Amino acid sequence: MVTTLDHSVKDDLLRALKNAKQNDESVIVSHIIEVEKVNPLNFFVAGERIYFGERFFWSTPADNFTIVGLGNEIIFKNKLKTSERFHSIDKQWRRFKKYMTKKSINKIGTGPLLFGGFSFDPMKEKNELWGSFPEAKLCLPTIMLTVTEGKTFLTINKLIHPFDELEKCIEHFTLYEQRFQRLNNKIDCEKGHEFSIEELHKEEWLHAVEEATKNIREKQIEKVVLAREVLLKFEDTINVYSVLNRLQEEQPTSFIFALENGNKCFIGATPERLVRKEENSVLSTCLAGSIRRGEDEREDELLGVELLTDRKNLIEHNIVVKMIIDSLKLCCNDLAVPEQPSLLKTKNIQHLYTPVKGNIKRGYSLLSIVERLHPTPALGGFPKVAAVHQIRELEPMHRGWYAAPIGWLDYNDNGEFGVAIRSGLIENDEAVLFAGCGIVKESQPELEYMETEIKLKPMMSALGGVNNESK
Ligand SMILES: C=C(O[C@@H]1C=C(C(=O)O)C=C[C@H]1O)C(=O)O
Ligand SMILES: [Mg+2]
Repeated sequence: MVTTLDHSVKDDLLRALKNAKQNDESVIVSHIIEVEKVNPLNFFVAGERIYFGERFFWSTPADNFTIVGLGNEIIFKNKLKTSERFHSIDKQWRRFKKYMTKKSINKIGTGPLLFGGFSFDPMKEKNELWGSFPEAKLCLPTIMLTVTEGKTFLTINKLIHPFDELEKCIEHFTLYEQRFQRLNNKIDCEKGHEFSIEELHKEEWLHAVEEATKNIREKQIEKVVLAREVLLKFEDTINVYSVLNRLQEEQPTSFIFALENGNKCFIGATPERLVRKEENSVLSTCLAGSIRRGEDEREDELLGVELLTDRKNLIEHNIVVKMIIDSLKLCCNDLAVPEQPSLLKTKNIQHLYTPVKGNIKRGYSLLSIVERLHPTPALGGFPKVAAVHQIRELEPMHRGWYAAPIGWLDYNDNGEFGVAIRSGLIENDEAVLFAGCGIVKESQPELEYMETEIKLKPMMSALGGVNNESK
């Protein structure tokens, strides 16, 4: 067959095949090209026919950076119940990096990278809702779109096995290069439909908050985050594209994510970064303590000031700051942390926010930091082990991947993980949404309940359209 592919790919493939044969191990070949501007959602939609169930979408606040992946070229997953679930992914990825064919374009977020996430608590007994989600799963996409610094790139990956034929491999690259450029497919983004809401275990949740405050007063723990879930039922299959589209429009200060796992799509708009690593620089953020947005600018400002000076919220927040500093101290130098929190505002809520920066010490990887931080007291509590134990006992639901790390890492160990909150799990005509809040000594169950109502709004609105927003 005639190919328009540049020669470097053929050379790369020949080298990869030689490597694969010599070592009797498969090798990754990754080809990157700069392409014309493509709407990332178009790209996600274009993968439906072939890659339904194997797609992801990730964009950072203010649309700075977007990656969309189609197809699981390689899957790294495990059911490990210890911190090995993080290290094991590192180990598997390292083995591929050894023979990975070098890429021509050197932009962070292009070329071979893994996207995926982890469960919140591997010790929690599995339930039906989350049964198909492993404790850790990260995938190398077959094709990926990257939008970064105003430029658009296409990465095509292929796993080359020792006995693959050169021609077939070339065909893979040519085909995808042609198929996924200049997409002008129509996206059906009609408004969401009516849905019914089923509150799951409201009374048990309120009771759990009471129990938790009692345990905190008795000094068993300092803080614990308790979450609840609601079930939304629709008349038709939920249109994931329209949900993603609305999340992008309505939550510009959040990370927008979607991750398909078979028939299920885990989707959300989280304002909370767990950690970003770019070469040696590490950035983590403490986000805890919340208040609603005001009806107008003046009220909004007053509410912000109230939050910045509120004792209960400052306690909630400071526990997170202290733990993140303590965790990063061991693996980072030159930690820089502002003295006071500032505000991070999303469409529906404002939070106390403290960034923590540092430089990673030699020998530590991005996933080793993820492992160290997860769960921070913003999602788990403090002390960590006791808090997670209480969540396991008290919470009337299964978190699955909610509130757990989700994100990506590349072959140079650059990457970013957020915590998967303001999220839901969609399957056909049903969506289960999750929201939680930090319980401290001063917590009052009804007020915390109200806080979770606000945190459900981004997904409610994205699923239901404007008319359903106030429900
Ligand atoms: C747990 C959630 O949010 C967390 C809890 C917060 C709080 O209690 O103030 C604030 C931000 C998040 O760290 C959630 O949105 O589900
Ligand atoms: Mg709170």
